[in-house]
Order: sequence, then C-alpha cells, then structure tokens
Amino acid sequence: MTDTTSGPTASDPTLIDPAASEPTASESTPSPDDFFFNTRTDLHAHQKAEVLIEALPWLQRFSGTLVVVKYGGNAMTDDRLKRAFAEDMVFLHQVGLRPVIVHGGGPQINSMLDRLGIVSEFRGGLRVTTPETMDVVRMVLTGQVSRELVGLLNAHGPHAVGLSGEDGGLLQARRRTALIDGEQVDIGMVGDVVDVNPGAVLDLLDAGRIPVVSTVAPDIDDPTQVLNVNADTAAAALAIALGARKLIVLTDVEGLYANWPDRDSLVRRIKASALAQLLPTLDSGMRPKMEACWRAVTGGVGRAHVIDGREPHSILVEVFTSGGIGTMVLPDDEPVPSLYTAPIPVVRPGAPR
Ligand SMILES: Nc1ncnc2c1ncn2[C@@H]1O[C@H](COP(=O)(O)OP(=O)(O)O)[C@@H](O)[C@H]1O
Ligand SMILES: CC(=O)N[C@@H](CCC(=O)OP(=O)(O)O)C(=O)O
Repeated sequence: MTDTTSGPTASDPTLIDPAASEPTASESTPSPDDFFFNTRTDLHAHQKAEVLIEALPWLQRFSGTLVVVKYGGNAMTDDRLKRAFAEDMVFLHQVGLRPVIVHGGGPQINSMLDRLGIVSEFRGGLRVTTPETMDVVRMVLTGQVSRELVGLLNAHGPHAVGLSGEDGGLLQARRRTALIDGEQVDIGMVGDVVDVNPGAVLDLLDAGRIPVVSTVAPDIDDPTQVLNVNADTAAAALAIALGARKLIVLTDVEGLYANWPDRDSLVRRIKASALAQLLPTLDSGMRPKMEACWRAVTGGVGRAHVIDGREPHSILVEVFTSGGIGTMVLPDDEPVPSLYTAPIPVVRPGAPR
C-alpha cells in the first residue's frame, strides 16, 4: 500500500518533477533573450503594481459600501463575460463591499418565447406581457437566469443566494401603462415597483452573502397575481430603499450617447436635471435604463453608472480606477468633478452601508 502521508522524496525518482532539476534562469549564463525576457517581466510586474496601487484609495473609500449592480440581458449572453462578471462580484465582496445583484434576462425570455412559438412585443422599451407571457417571464428569470448566476458566483465559494421580488415581501408593484406618442397604452401584466421591503436582502448581506434578485413582483392591488418589472427600474427602486452608494447598470454599449448612434456623443458624466431633459429624446432600452439612473440619484443614491458589459471586468475598472468608465449620473446639488484624479467626496452621511 502506498504511503500517502509523506511527500515526494529525492530517493524516489518517479516522484521528482523533471523541471525541478533544470538550472534556473539565474543559474545559467544569461543570453540577450533572457535579458529581454527579464526586463519585460520587471516592467510587467511594475505595471501590475501600479494598477493595484491605483485601486488603494478606492478600496479604502468603498470598504463596507453597498452597491447595487444591474446585470443586463444583452451583457449576459457570452460565457466568458458571465464568468468575468461573477469574478468581479466575488472580488467586490471579498474586498469588503456589499454587492447586491439585480438581473434582467430579456434575451433569454425572448428565446424561450420563440421556442414556445409566442411572439415577443415591446412598447416603449417594455415587454407587452399577457398572462401566458408572464408565466414564461417568471420561469426564465427565477428558474433559469437566477440559477445560472448563482451557480457561477458559487463556483468561488458559497456566496450567492437567489431571491425574487416575491420572496420575503421584497417588492410590491402596481400595473403601469407605456407612453407611446403622447398616449398611455395598455401593456398587460407589467408593473412599476411601488414598495420595497429590503429586510430579506439586508439579512443576506449581514450573513455575508451576495443577494441575486430577479424582478418579478406581486401586484399590490391583487397579490394573487405577479407582474413583470423592468430590471433597470427594479434595480433603482432597490438601490434607493437600501440607501446604496452606487447603482451600476451593465449594458451592451459603452454608455449613454447624447445623439445616438453618433459614437462621438458618448456622455461621460451628466447631472440629474440635464438627464431629465434628455430622457424624452431617448428610445428603446435606453429610456428605462436612464430613467432608472435618474430615479436613483434623485432618490438619494450617490452615483448611477451605465457601463459596457461587453468589456470583461468593466465593473472593476469603474469602481477601482480613477478614470472610471461609461456614463456617470450625479445628483444636481454637487459640483461635477472636472478630473478624476482624487476620490470623489461621499454624498450620503448616515446612509446605511
Ligand atoms: N442614446 C442611446 N445611447 C446608447 N444606447 C442607445 C441609445 N438609444 C438607444 N440605444 C440602444 O439601447 C440598447 C440598450 O438597451 P437594451 O438592449 O434594452 O439593454 P440591456 O439588454 O442591457 O438591458 C443599446 O444596445 C442601443 O442599441
Ligand atoms: C417589463 C419588461 O420589459 N420586463 C423585462 C424584464 C427583464 C429585463 O428587464 O431584462 P433586461 O434587463 O435584460 O432587458 C422583460 O420582460 O424583458
């Protein structure tokens, strides 16, 4: 029987790693190639150290901070990006932030509806939701998208717990219409969040977990029914109720373009009142997204960011680098910083972290 309690020994040739007997670079005569390689390695290490050092003030500033991250359907269709997103969330959690994930799943709902032969229809960026469609929305968001995200996060440890707006009375919604060409149009079982009871999410945060929220909510006027809530809108409502310092919304463009699709019109930062003026000019998915950012910062969230979810690790770049990324929405009552060379003052004294 093999003795598994002792490690490899020099007297057992079958257990010696052949590479271990090769001379190391420092023992052999250096060649010009070695010199080049070593120099490059040194530079690379230096650059790596610079990245870590740039993160230091942000790590200090954001330790304990509650951040709501909305993970969008279109930014979650690629396996590599999904894994990178999970790593980012675990990273935030590991360095002491308190991330809460609110996920969408529009493309996943579309593809399930397709498979079932049901047509997808949108009005004003919102899905027209029949009772039949609502069953599919609920099944895909809580039974498929949430499960997959929780699995990806928990590949790094038992961090994530999924819950929907139905759990622990987290969200209450009321039916809403869509404004199309100045007219209110019925879009079925679609709701806006009218009440948030964040207790279940706070319990999970206090237990050291990462809550993963899907945005199906009971109808406040008929609790036997559930409503389909746009995930951007739900993320904003939750961020306000939790007193989050930041709302970060991932999407499939670099950020908000003032003059879409002119790629030179990317907005790097914008105050809430300027955004309010821009809102009626925006179309498709961008309107609910920017409306959510506006609601968040006017509701007390320090900053709202729209960033490119197609860029791996864009969240880490946003949170831990001085330049940031994407579009940042600020409250009106603050000066817009001209440069991000220094940490931005914290806005919300006394807000729950
Ligand atoms: N002004 C704008 N700035 C940026 N994107 C815009 C704008 N107007 C419309 N869009 C479109 O909105 C899309 C993002 O919305 P949506 O597809 O609903 O996002 P997600 O799936 O991430 O929730 C972009 O891919 C872009 O095609
Ligand atoms: C009312 C409404 O439109 N609800 C959305 C909910 C999912 C969502 O918002 O997903 P994304 O963030 O991926 O777009 C829908 O049914 O598609």
